[in-house]
Amino acid sequence: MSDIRLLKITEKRLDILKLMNIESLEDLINHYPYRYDVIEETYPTQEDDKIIIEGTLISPVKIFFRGRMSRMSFSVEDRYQNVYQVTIFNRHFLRQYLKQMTIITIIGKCQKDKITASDIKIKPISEIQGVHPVYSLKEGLTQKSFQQYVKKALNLLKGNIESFVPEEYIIKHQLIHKESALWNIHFPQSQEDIKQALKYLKYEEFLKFQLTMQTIKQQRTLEVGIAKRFDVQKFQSFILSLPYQLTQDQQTSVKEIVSDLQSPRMMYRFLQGDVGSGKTVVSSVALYANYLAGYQGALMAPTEILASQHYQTLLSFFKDTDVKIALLTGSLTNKEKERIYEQIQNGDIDMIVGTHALFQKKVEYHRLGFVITDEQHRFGVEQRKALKNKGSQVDFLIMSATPIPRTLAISMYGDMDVSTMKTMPKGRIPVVTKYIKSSSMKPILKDLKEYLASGGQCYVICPLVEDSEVLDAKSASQIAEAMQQYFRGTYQVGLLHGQMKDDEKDRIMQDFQKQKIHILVSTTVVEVGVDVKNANMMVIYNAERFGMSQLHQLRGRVGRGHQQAYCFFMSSSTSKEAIERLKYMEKSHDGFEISMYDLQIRGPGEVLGNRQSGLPTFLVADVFKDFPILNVAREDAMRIVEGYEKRNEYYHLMSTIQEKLKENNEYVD
Ligand SMILES: Nc1ncnc2c1ncn2[C@@H]1O[C@H](COP(=O)(O)OP(=O)(O)OP(=O)(O)O)[C@@H](O)[C@H]1O
Repeated sequence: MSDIRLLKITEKRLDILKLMNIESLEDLINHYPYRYDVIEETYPTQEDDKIIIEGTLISPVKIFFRGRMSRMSFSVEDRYQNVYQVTIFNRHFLRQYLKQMTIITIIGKCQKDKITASDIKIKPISEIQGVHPVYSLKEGLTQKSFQQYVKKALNLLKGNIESFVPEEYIIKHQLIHKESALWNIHFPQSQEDIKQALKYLKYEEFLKFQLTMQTIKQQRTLEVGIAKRFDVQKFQSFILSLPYQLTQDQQTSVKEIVSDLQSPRMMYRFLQGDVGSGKTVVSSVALYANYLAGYQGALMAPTEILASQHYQTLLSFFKDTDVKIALLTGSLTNKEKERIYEQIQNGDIDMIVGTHALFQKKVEYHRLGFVITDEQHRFGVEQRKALKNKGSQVDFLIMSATPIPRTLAISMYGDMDVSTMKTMPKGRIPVVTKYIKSSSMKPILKDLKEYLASGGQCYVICPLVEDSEVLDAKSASQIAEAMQQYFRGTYQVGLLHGQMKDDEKDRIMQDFQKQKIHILVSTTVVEVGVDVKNANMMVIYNAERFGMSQLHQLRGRVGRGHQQAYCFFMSSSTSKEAIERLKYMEKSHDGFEISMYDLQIRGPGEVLGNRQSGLPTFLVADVFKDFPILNVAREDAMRIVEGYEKRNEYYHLMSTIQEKLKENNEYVD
């Protein structure tokens, strides 16, 4: 990294740059413009009233003040002898330059012969036309001074900016070199310059990402796992004993997972399936194969509620087998925990279900061979290390309920193998979804009462736990209280939220399951995985506050059996985008489509969870718009990683990636 002081600018300016995370010359040249203003003669069209013209001032300037605000107006004549009346606000300091017959350039909006200018330059258009970058800057820096710093930095680094992309791929994809790309992005002469610069920079960004993913993947293949052998006939008859036939996608996923278990390579597989596509049964079948091979398996859930639900499911699936299952959660007494620890250590337990309590120091496994977890727990380095200590060659399966198209998943989760489940179990009826423009239950009260009278149960979801002074949104506590009052003597209303004690949450959930509670008012703690077949109505307050994938997840709690289910998205938001999103949700029931829409609006970090999923935020590239480049970069990265040991020219490139990985502690030794 080169010292930023080489710029020879004041400490004050350096401090401002620091606020923008710019601490070296390299940081500076990598701070790209966020847009470009194009200055060239422009006349309004039918669709656009934008105007940029050169004109001669042909009238005196009139100026009006109101306090510190000002309005100037004058007439100009363009080169076709058209006369325009120009108005501009708060530029009175320019008055002294605006003498009659002066040639100026006017930028603004035009209605017939009237221009409201956003800017005027006291220069002929020929002197300023071109493409002008606009940077996001902190107060105290002007666009002009920032550009000068960048120019100085680029000159100081001249000849020392290497292209990360190997020459071979620069030629193959007809890219310009990095140094030219940087000059072009900061000082473009034309739109074409920007295009060429972006082409290089996006490809470089994706190539780095894909090389990192492929390197991690390659490292992993070097780790020898256990080729698990088991009685295939027993395994098949277990599948036949399940209460239903597996869907096509469930069968394919089971095949992929089982073949990973059997191979000597360690499994690191990502199983993504739409809400309700039946991931739990797939994980159970996989756990059974691992059990038959003589190993312990662990299933880690994101919440206690889900852990105990999975536990119940496993108990019922394995009731006619010898599999011994335990539930390990934080709400057990110390004595109970100790007993389970001992059983796990002795090998008396074959499958352990729980929350992250499963991997605490105290838990020692007898022969841990397989761990299944959810996306939120995609293992970071520390957890992986902790786990390796619990079992030396553990296979991993990571499940996600925010599915993305397979091709995109393969590119984004490049360090893992991906299984995808799209098909739904037979007999599913899409949830009738309605967006209700309201902030109260009134418009749907009749439907709700009729539904409850028919014996069904209902979820009511609120964005907050308690009332908030700052946020104008419904709280679960307040709604639960109001509903308790309203339905007193007829229906039981329960309240569930994340701040409750675990055993209390568990009790409420069990009461709901047993139909002792008819209406469950809850925050999003029910979002992931909860499965109560008799609950087929859901009301969501302030629906505009939730992401689309989250709404789809929430809605997925109903309609899990064969009954018609209903979901009401309530919102009084007047935001056009919010309404559009909710209307889209009325029509779409496909988690893949919804996540794509959501990803475009909110980006991968928000939708898939940046921290957990390790997805980078790209500076110039966009995983959706630039997907073809991402794909090409992936193929190139695979080729480079495979062949780099034999090719000297890749050595530098790969050592940069490996060093970066080591720095970030991504290697598990
Ligand atoms: N092949 C199948 N045939 C019929 N019903 C099935 C089948 N597979 C799963 N189910 C049922 O579908 C429901 C959803 O399954 P599961 O809870 O595993 O979904 P999931 O993929 O984990 O969804 P979510 O992400 O919403 O929790 C369950 O009630 C389950 O019993």
